Amino acid sequence: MTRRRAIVAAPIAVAIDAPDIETAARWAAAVAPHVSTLKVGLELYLRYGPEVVETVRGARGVELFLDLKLHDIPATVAGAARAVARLGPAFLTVHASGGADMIRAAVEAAPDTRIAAVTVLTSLDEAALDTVGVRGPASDAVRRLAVLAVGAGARALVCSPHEVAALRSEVGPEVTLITPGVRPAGADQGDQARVATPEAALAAGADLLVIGRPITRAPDPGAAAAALGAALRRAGASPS
Ligand SMILES: O=C(O)c1cc(=O)[nH]c(=O)n1[C@@H]1O[C@H](COP(=O)(O)O)[C@@H](O)[C@H]1O
Repeated sequence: MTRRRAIVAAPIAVAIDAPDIETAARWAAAVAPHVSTLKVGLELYLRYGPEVVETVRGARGVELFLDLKLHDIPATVAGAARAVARLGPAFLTVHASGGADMIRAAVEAAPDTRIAAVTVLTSLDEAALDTVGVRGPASDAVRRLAVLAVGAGARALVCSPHEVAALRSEVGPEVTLITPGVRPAGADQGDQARVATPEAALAAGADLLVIGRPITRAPDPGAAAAALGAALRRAGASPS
């Protein structure tokens, strides 16, 4: 990491959820000078595979977050995690609800990658959770899944900004807490249900904020990423 990046990179993972690889490359190049991390998810990876990882990584100096949300039997998840570990992602997501054996399988198959366990999707509110048989506050389910995941070796957790503070006291300082569901004041919430502003997520103790459309769908994604990074610095983010 160069000295300049050490000063300017904000703790933001930009979700590069682009429809095609050319758009992904453009967004990645525009935002990379301002953020610590770029996230490649299902939309791009299922279409292009490892090629898109290399394209996004062409924006040098950023960490790669591979968001494949693996969820299958332990042997299958181990094989999948091993298959993508050679791409060297800093983070790889699995669904915590796959259970402890599945999470442990991913951790053992990709020892140099932080396995990030997704607790309860930020698009789900309590009414939606109820329809899939999860009763009670979302925060209870998040806490239960977080404890399970960390016990199985996950070194990162994905939750909404609403649950960060409670999880921090539950799992301690070593686990990376990652929050999607981040919306600058006045931004369109879209399909996200459990949301907060970047400043609030940071103040609650998040380590890394996942932000997609508020940056990528802005008229100038580079300027939007720079503005959010500056806002976080004013709010007290330590440079990454
Ligand atoms: O694992 C994730 O990154 C994730 C987990 C979650 O609970 N909610 C969630 O929105 N995400 C991802 O975070 C990104 C959010 O994008 P925006 O809603 O556009 O900011 C998307 O790429 C989602 O796939």
